[in-house]
Amino acid sequence: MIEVRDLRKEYGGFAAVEGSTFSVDRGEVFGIIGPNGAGKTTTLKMLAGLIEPTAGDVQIAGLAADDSAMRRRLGFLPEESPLYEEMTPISYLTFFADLYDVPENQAITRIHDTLDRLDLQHRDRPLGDMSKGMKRKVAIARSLINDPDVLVYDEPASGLDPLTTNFIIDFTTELAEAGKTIVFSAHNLYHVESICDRVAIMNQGSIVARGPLETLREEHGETTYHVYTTIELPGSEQQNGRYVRSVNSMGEVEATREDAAERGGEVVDIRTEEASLEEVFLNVADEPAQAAATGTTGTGTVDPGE
Ligand SMILES: Nc1ncnc2c1ncn2[C@@H]1O[C@H](COP(=O)(O)OP(=O)(O)OP(=O)(O)O)[C@@H](O)[C@H]1O
Repeated sequence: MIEVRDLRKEYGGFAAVEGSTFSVDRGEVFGIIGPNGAGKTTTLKMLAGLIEPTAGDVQIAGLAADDSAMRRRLGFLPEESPLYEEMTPISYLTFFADLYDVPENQAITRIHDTLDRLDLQHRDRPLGDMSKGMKRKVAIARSLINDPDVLVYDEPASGLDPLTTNFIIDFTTELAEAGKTIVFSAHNLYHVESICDRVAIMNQGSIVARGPLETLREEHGETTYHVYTTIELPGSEQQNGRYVRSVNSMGEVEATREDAAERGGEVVDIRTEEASLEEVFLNVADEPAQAAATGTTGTGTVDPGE
């Protein structure tokens, strides 16, 4: 659905984004994560056709991102969405429906239906009097006004209270389940982990790792093995009448089994704990320096075509 090849954006000789290549399948939720200034917003704006790449190519459903036919099939949610404070949600959304040539009767049904799904009350209250969460819901409704196939969301739930945040994350999941293709950026890695099929990790303008979460975990995260024994061992902790030693390799699991046997005990349980996306992210963030030192690209072993 989305094909991004060697995307680059320069500002006065400074590369905000360089060499970005990824693809997103129809109906997929694709997350872009990275520290402040990594190039996430710049990438999303190029996807949405709002800024022109210095080099490279973005195609969405076979159309260029800045093609007006494509814009009609895409909904963009900016990180900050200034709304016209004196307008009400209804007048604001009707205004945008008109810009997208949505027929009037269809527009009003779509607006109320979307606001119902977003659980937004007070539809005739000026936007200036609304809470941050309510304004964000209106901005999301605006991104859906043209019933787009592709949604590009920049930090959809940033700066909101936990309840509204969860609501918006769940709503985004529902949009994906309804068949929308979604690319979004987020700082909250738990959200990314809970709804994304695949992610790209950006750092200093480049994608330093990308792929399904499982693959990233295997390549950049450590599995922890919690080995439960009947007997206390060096480095173990007591837990509910048993002892647990946490290690990071099967070799250490075996060594623990031998240690326990030597002391007249045994291993009674082994539980594995996969690395969280946060651990993967922190490991990857350390890698460009190593990659530069070894001359590798830092993109791991993920196939550029995936
Ligand atoms: N219009 C611009 N002119 C000059 N530099 C820019 C412009 N827009 C972005 N940059 C720079 O490009 C880099 C990437 O910015 P971008 O906003 O894409 O990062 P980001 O990953 O979205 O960061 P954040 O998480 O803080 O939103 C930053 O160094 C930023 O200062």
